Amino acid sequence: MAVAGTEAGGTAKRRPGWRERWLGFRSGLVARPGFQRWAAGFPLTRRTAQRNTRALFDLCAGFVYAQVLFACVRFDLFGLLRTGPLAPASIADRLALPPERALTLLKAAASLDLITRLPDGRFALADLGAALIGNPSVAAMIEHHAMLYADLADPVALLRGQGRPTRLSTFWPYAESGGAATLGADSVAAYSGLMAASQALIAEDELEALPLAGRTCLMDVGGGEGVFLASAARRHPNLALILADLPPVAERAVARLAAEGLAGQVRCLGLDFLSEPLPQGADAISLVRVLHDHDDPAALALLRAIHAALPPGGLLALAEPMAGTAGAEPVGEAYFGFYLLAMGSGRPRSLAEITAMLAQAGFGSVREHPTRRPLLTRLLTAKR
Ligand SMILES: CC(C)=CCC/C(C)=C/CC/C(C)=C/C=C/C(C)=C/C=C/C=C(C)/C=C/C=C(C)/C=C/C=C(C)/C=C/CC(C)(C)O
Ligand SMILES: C[S@@+](CC[C@H](N)C(=O)[O-])C[C@H]1O[C@@H](n2cnc3c(N)ncnc32)[C@H](O)[C@@H]1O
Repeated sequence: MAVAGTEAGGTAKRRPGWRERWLGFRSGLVARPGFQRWAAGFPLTRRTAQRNTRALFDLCAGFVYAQVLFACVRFDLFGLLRTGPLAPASIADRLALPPERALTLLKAAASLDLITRLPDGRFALADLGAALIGNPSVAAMIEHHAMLYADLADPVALLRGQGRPTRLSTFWPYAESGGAATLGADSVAAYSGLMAASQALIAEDELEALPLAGRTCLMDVGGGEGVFLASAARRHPNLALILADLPPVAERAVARLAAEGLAGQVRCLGLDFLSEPLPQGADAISLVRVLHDHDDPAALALLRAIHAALPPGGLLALAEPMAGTAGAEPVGEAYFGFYLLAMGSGRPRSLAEITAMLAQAGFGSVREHPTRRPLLTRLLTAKR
């Protein structure tokens, strides 16, 4: 996989500065079991030591916590509690589990703030479990993680490029180099359906922040089944809309948009954007969760193709999760970094990296537009 800039290389020898020496001294100290024990008892360091112990423990246990959540989703525990608190015996009955095992799940879920235990012993929804009821697409992602976690069972092998094809590279068949052009309806249905479902978390947030006043035609490149454009059609009834995606995905978009009564409002085009030019005619182009799927050469080629399709002054709107998002660093770097690694193509990029690529492709006036949940997607616009 191509990596831009100097991040992956550069081992020039130089004298360590004070910061490096301090970090070296500090890690040497923290690595000593005797120091750890002392720090856990000394009043001025006790809180930090406890916090670090917990942070490390949570990292060790992350998979277990995720599997507790997975079990809750599979059993539809949150749906069960939707109508009100239930006694453990009643929940065990409805989940067809022995009472003591149901209690293990319920106590684990309560410890993770997904549900809560009332003083009378019944269990009720807590904010996190309740939020999942309103987000069936997150539940779909949680179920989808079974594949990701299977691929991550040996992360060292994954990093070494062994164990291919991975489950995710099979799930996302366009990620295989040269694989996009030959895909049939069967191979796109699963990923396309998952993306359509998860647009519920994204479309309204992005469209609310996207300045489209004065634009006449929006083309969504890699637009999937058209969920984003369906929201755009409702928000901007006078905007002409074009969707471009691989032919079998564009066919699914035609069917979905027709079912939503939007058949006449969106023109759906089947094409391979890596080997065919994009049509002219749109003065705004959106790229939602597409760039990060592609290695640098393909990503740059796509940005150039978009630049060529836009008129002077034309707008590119780029929305995706980004590396280095303040307060959500592990989402970009760890989650999407390893997700895309398992998928076999692309990487999460920082705002600065995307800005540099946009400039390379000929775009200017790059601006970020704050969105409600930048952890999930940030929004940039640029002009030709
Ligand atoms: C009621 C009172 C008085 C007070 C309440 C207090 C309060 C404010 C509580 C908060 C309640 C609230 C509003 C909660 C809202 C929670 C929400 C909206 C949570 C949303 C969570 C979203 C999650 C966990 C999203 C997960 C998304 C994932 C895992 C996405 C994965 C995406 C993938 C794999 C994409 C792949 C595409 C590719 C291939 C990379 O291109
Ligand atoms: C991660 S999905 C995002 C879909 C949609 N924009 C969304 O956010 O839900 C990436 C999309 O790009 C499309 N795609 C990937 N490679 C493509 C190519 N070479 N030509 C056209 N579309 C492509 C996929 O079919 C898929 O619909």
